[in-house]
Amino acid sequence: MIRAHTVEQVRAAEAVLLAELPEGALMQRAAHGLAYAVLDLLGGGYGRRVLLLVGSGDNGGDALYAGVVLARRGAIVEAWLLSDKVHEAGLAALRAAGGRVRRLDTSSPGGSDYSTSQGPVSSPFDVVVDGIVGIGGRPGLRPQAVAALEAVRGIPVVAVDVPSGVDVDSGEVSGPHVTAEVTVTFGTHKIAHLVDPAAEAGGVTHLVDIGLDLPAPALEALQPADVAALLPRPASQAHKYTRGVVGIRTGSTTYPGAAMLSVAGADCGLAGMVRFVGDAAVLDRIRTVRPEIVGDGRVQAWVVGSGSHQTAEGQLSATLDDGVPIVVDADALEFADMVAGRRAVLTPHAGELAGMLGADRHEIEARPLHFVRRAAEAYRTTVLLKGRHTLIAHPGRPVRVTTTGTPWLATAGAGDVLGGLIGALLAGGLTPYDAASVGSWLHGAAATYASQGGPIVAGDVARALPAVVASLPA
Ligand SMILES: NC(=O)C1=CN([C@@H]2O[C@H](COP(=O)(O)OP(=O)(O)OC[C@H]3O[C@@H](n4cnc5c(N)ncnc54)[C@H](OP(=O)(O)O)[C@@H]3O)[C@@H](O)[C@H]2O)[C@@H](O)CC1
Ligand SMILES: [K+]
Repeated sequence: MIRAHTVEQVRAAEAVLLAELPEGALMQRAAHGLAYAVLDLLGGGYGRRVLLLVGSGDNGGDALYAGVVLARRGAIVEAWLLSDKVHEAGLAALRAAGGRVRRLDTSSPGGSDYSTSQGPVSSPFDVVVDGIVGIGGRPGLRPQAVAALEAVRGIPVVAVDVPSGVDVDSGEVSGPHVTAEVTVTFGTHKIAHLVDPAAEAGGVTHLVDIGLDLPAPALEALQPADVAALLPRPASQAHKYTRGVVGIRTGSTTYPGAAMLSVAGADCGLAGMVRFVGDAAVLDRIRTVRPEIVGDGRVQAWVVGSGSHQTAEGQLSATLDDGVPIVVDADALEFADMVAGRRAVLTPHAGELAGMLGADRHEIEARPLHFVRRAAEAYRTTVLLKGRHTLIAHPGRPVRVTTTGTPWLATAGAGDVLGGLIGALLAGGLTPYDAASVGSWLHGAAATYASQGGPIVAGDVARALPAVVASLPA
């Protein structure tokens, strides 16, 4: 499991360790981890040109001490100080190691300092280390930092702890910020490493263990071993009914494809049987390609909504009496009030969640963590907000983030497959929270598996599911 903690949790854990360790030891751990990540990116140190952007706090201190390690490895290190305040011991150590230092004119509003008072930026650097601001920063960047970044635009950036300028605890961005190839973080992931839009700004996250002892996380991301441990697997004496039956009430004569794709997601082999309840002509079409699909009867989970069009409300209310968990998707989300407080998974994209909460789509995209939590509290059930990093919230539990997937997954019908798959996992006995997060993980992994870097359609994702399940650790 990848876990992410809030700044407050990190500060508390750091305080314990700082009291136990000699002064500066924790920063040395961080700086060495950072330096090795930079060496890794550059393929070595000797002769490489490294620029450190150094802010006023310990984030800048990390960058300066990493510069010391890099200079000792033969790198040509230059530090641009963006504030009058600086980590003095780190600065002295960098100077002693042969690093060059430019103290920028911080009284200027920025912009032209680099070609006037400081001289032009003559030689390009191989890498920029962003030590502008870390977990102590406020969102946004000051003009000096903006100007410095502008002067080195195009050079790969390694961010120290977080890409400077993002809101660490929410993953929101509300002004200029760093966009990094790699972010080297310490002790634990922060929320901004997993939640968009900040997560996208940080590139690949590299975690350096500095020995923090941390409480329950605010956020978590399942890894293959977690998915394998949660996956419902058939017992040796299993039969189709003990494995669970999933019922699909999706599609319509207008949208038979939605029904076929929901069924394809459900019919991945993770439930014992799949029922389709809907138009007889649609069922006939499904059976021409999936003869194992049966009609109405008892189920352990329902999937409702995609392509249901005007029938969505009726389809949803028809499932309620069974008292089994329900996946509520697409057209049925408008009637999600009906499942408030019940075992359910609501699966909106940003536009649908905007409709449910009376918010604006762009607001949801800018603050996905905030809104998915709000929806889970409002509906008192599991809410899965689709996105590049899908979020799954359930009251009282850490929000789960899905980091599998590929941009090729943005294709028609992929959501129908996901709904069916989550239904199968619910029928197999998972809680709505686990079914949503395991389903979302498998869906993303199947897309990547099917895509191999190229385009895919929704049916490819469904077809890849058994292979992805088979590839999980036993
Ligand atoms: N604690 C530990 O044990 C360890 C900590 N570690 C490291 O320390 C980092 C946290 O260090 P920190 O607490 O000094 O805060 P940090 O983020 O460097 O700077 C905050 C200062 O910046 C300023 N500022 C604020 N907003 C700004 C903005 N938007 N743009 C520009 N400047 C802004 C503001 O100062 P001001 O200029 O306003 O006086 C504020 O005081 C952490 O991320 C990790 O890298 C590691 O070494 C591991 C051990
Ligand atoms: K930073």
